[in-house]
Amino acid sequence: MARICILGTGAWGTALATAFVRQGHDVRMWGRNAETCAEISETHRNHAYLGEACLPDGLSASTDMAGALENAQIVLFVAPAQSTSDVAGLAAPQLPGDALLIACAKGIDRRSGQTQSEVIDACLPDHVVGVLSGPSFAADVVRGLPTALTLALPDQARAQSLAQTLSGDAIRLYASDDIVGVQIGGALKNVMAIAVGICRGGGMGASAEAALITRGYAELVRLGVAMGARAETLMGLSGLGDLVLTCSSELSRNFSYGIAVGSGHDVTGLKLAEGVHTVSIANEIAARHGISCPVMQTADLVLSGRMSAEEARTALMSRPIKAEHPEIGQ
Ligand SMILES: NC(=O)C1=CN([C@@H]2O[C@H](COP(=O)(O)OP(=O)(O)OC[C@H]3O[C@@H](n4cnc5c(N)ncnc54)[C@H](O)[C@@H]3O)[C@@H](O)[C@H]2O)C=CC1
Ligand SMILES: O=C(CO)COP(=O)(O)O
Repeated sequence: MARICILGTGAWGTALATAFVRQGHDVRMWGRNAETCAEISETHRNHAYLGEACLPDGLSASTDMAGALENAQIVLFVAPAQSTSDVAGLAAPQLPGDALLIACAKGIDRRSGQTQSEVIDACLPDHVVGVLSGPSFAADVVRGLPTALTLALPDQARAQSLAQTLSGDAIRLYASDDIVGVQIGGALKNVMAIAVGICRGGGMGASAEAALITRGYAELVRLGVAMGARAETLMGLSGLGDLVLTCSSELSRNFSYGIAVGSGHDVTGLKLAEGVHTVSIANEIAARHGISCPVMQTADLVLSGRMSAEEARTALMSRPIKAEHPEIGQ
């Protein structure tokens, strides 16, 4: 049994906490919203984020950071990607010295251009920082449906051992030591899902969506490798796996956001779509590395109001004819 603290009481934090409690771990949650914490602890629901899903009786949440972190061996950071540095700052004074920290948010910090593990490492340099990412909807995990994710730590043997400890019926973990690769896949697939959603919203058809997913995946790999990821990691659960899930199900908030944009609907009040916050900084990083990323650039132009969805669809499907794999064909 592990003592786990989950920072964040939204859909994913609550789903992970639920899975770990069901597996017999000692789980405490911290959240900034007292009402949500009381609802989780007293009525075993988190209605705003997980609807009518029943949470385990043994699950409790609190706004008391020190209490939530007391004696924690593993601390999961599950607030939205752009708030991870704030949460790490709040946790810093209360964190047990030997706690292992795991980044679970999917996004690049837009102020610093850092990955989630780099953000946490910058605030809390004395701790080992890992990453948990892969194709997994909170709604599936909380229902006990099976999912498979990748757990990356700097040390492969330690990742293997922790993956064994934390795996259960709803969450099956595969171990990796590619910290960069596992998080780049998770961050960039959100941007691709918005682009594919824009295509779906305009009714371009399944064939065009498959083309866009494939070309988007090529971008994800090019940029990921330039940032230090291993290509084989991006072929795995946290790259290709999560891209497939997120670009194919309307349960995805990023995909749904893209559909709304692509069909001309108002996006005000839609749920968290991390790709919206990552797209510009991802393009900046790509430009710094001299990497061509037309799908991500087009998504950025649409989301920042510089191009219409209709123009974007035309632009994406009228790219110059060239070799599919330029590194092989030219
Ligand atoms: N929902 C899902 O199926 C999955 C989500 N993720 C990732 O997990 C991360 C969190 O997503 P969700 O829980 O789904 O989002 P959510 O929108 O359901 O919940 C976000 C939670 O963070 C809290 N929050 C927002 N700003 C905060 C701040 N500055 N300080 C502290 N707490 C803050 C909110 O009050 C809320 O409780 C995202 O990066 C997402 O990509 C990863 C895998 C699956
Ligand atoms: O990351 C996810 C699935 O792996 C959740 O996707 P959305 O954030 O698009 O809902």
